[in-house]
Parts: sequence; C-alpha cells; structure tokens
Amino acid sequence: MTTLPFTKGHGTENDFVLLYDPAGEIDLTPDRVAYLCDRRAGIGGDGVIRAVRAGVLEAGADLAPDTWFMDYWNSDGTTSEMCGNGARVFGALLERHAGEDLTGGLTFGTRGGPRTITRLDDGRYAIGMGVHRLGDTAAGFDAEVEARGLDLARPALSVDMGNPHHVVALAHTGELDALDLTAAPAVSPMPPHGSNVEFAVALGFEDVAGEHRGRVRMRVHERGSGETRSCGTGACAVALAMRFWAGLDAPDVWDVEVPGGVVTVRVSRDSTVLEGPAVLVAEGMVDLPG
Ligand SMILES: N[C@@H](CCC[C@H](N)C(=O)O)C(=O)O
Repeated sequence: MTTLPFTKGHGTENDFVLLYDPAGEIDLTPDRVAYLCDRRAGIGGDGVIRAVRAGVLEAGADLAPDTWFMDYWNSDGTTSEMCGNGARVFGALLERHAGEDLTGGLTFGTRGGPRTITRLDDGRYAIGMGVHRLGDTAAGFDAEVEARGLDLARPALSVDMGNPHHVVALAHTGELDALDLTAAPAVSPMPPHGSNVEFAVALGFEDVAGEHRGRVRMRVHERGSGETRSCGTGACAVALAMRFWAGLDAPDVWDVEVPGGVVTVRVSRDSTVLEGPAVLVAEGMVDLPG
C-alpha cells in the first residue's frame, strides 16, 4: 500500500486532486489517477495535477531542470496538454507548498508549452495562455456537433488552445439548459486525439469602467472528464469564437459564465489571458490500492 499526501482544490468548481511531488517520486499511473478522481471510492476530482520539477519528466526535457511543471491528468487517466483552471490551482499549491511568490509572474511548463501565472491584487490569478489558433475562419465553421437535447447537428468552430476545443453557438439559454451532456457530443470530423466541446450563448456587450466587455454563458463536455462545472481553456476558446463571430466591434474582454462561477478572458492578437479564482479546500493523506 502506498500512502500519499494530497491537496484538494478547485477553480470555479473545476476540481482537482493535487500532488506536490518536486522530485517526481510518485509513480502516477492511469489507474491511480482514475482512483483518486473517483467521487465515491476515491477523493473525487475532474483531474489530477502533479507539481513536479521539469528535470525529472520526459515532457519537461526542453525546460531548465528546476522549472515547475504542471503534470495534468484527466479523471479517466489520460493526460492533456493544458488546463486553464488547473493552472490557477497549481499556482495556489506552489504558493502554499513551495513558498513561491506569484505577484511578479512565474513561468511553468505544461505539455502544451510554457505558461505564466501571476497573482492579481484582488487575490485571483491570471494565466498567460500562450498562442491560440482558430480553425477555418474563412468559412466561420469547420465541424458539426450533435448532442443529446439538440434537435439538429450544429456548426462548430475548432479552437486550439494547446489542447483541442470545438465551440458551438446556441440561440438562447433555454437551449443551453436543455442539453444532456452525460453523453459525449459527437464531433465530425473528430480530431485524432478527441476534443473538448463547449456550447455557448452570447448574452451581450456592455461598457464597464471605460472597458468594452462581452458576456457569454457556456457549458462544456471535457475530453477525459465528462461534463465539468468550468473549463478555463474552454472559456478562452468560447471568448475567441464569440469575438470572431461578432465581427469588427467585438470586445477584447469577455466575462464567461460557467456553472461554477465566472472567469474573464482578455484577448490580444494571438494570445489570451485567463483570470479567475483558485481555492485550496483540503489537505490529507490517501492510501493508493496496489
Ligand atoms: N478543465 C481544463 C481542461 C482539462 C483538459 C481537458 N479535459 C483536455 O483533455 O484537454 C481547463 O480548465 O482548461
């Protein structure tokens, strides 16, 4: 039996089991991840995040060995390139367990490339999300999505946030509420490694303290985790798609309502910054079977 210390945390209720493992001593396997994320038999979470030094991971080979690396796993035991909400919670873990000061920004590694986290004056965190890429912007859409609760297949735009996304615009919040995301939406064509699928309804634009802001509500079905109460990379994908579809006068700042709260996405030419909270809720010890 292996016994491990863990931290439980969430970002807008996208929740994670966090393992502080600078020297890479934990033998993390898909079965162990699935066990930790099990909400009845384990701790429960949408994913596992291990804080490890880049030098002890093959995926961190391009980084200076003492760079922190966010080793992200979905609840089904698969890994992903990036997790936006998880990155904020990872930052809060580094503050608590490694004594890192994030007020001036800290760059860390992910499978999707380096990202930077900064603690904001109001206690939230900002993540520099790296370079994004929209799919077929000439056509406006490059896929179709079918989901339970939708009468017809809907057009979707793919957005690469380091990890894959497809965004579907719905007409009103009634359509969003009627979705049944207990089954994975069918994406056509589906990328080889799957996709995260966001459904979004534009709520309007407003000027707040001299800033032109958009507001949008979304739900998400995450690759490897099912429906979650928030997705940071998904919120960025939604803001980018909405901004693109809205045309010339579209805001660069978007408040994205998710079932678990609100995050803010700031768009510049080819990159985004994701702002939101991170909460560490518990520390404990867990026995891993086997
Ligand atoms: N919830 C995350 C995304 C987690 C990874 C995703 N399920 C994938 O497989 O790409 C976020 O906040 O970005």
